[in-house]
Amino acid sequence: MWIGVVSLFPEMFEAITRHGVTGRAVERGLLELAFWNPRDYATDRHRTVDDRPYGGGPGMLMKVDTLRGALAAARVGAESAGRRPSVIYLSPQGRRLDQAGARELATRDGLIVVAGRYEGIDERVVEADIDEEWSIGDYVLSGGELPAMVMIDALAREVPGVLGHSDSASEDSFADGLLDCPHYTRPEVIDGHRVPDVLLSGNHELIRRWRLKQSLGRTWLRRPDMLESRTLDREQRKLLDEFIDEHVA
Ligand SMILES: NC(=O)c1ccc(N[C@@H]2CC[C@@H](O)C2)nc1
Repeated sequence: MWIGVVSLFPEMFEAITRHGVTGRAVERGLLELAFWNPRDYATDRHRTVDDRPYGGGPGMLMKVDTLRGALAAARVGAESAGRRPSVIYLSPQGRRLDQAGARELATRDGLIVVAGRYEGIDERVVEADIDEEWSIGDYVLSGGELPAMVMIDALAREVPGVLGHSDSASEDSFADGLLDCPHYTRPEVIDGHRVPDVLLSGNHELIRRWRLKQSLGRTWLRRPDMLESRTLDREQRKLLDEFIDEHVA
């Protein structure tokens, strides 16, 4: 997956290019990140990248010519990489990112992700150059870099081959659309609290059913809204009913 990033702080992205699952994906060429910094397209002595808002008011906006210079260069980069990318801008005004959205983004023919700073970017640039606005949640951040990294991490995990077997435990089929089940590792007892016996039984079918039941039950308790938008198969319905009976008992 090829991703071009337009950002004033490209070095921030080392958080995902140099570490963990995403770092390994970059090393293995499953994820390719390229950066364009608007400051490199400044023509004035002070290399200005911000500009004052029409209508006054506090704060600045991204300077249009430097932002568009970087964006144009990123488009050339995408073309050189043989991609026809969607251009994405991160803002609280965007479509809310969820697992389905991450899965959808991972199927695109590359992305160009624009991370804004200051109070944002000129609306005419949004209309002319941005294909989709996305949000990682209903809160305001100082820049689009962290949301961009959250989005890239989430979609990278949906790229085939990125999650090895050791990473993919939580990606089992029933994890889609449900909250994750509880997890346990050594020691067997912590402060008198034991690991559930089923997990020590070695009976993989019982373990699968226990985990599915826990995922269904947790989703029912903590995020009932997630259950409203899905139909349960016979086994899932039975397990959830068992969980509810045990919970209210
Ligand atoms: N919730 C989010 O995804 C989000 C995205 C961006 C953001 N802040 C940037 C800084 C200036 C403008 O580009 C927007 N805050 C929150």
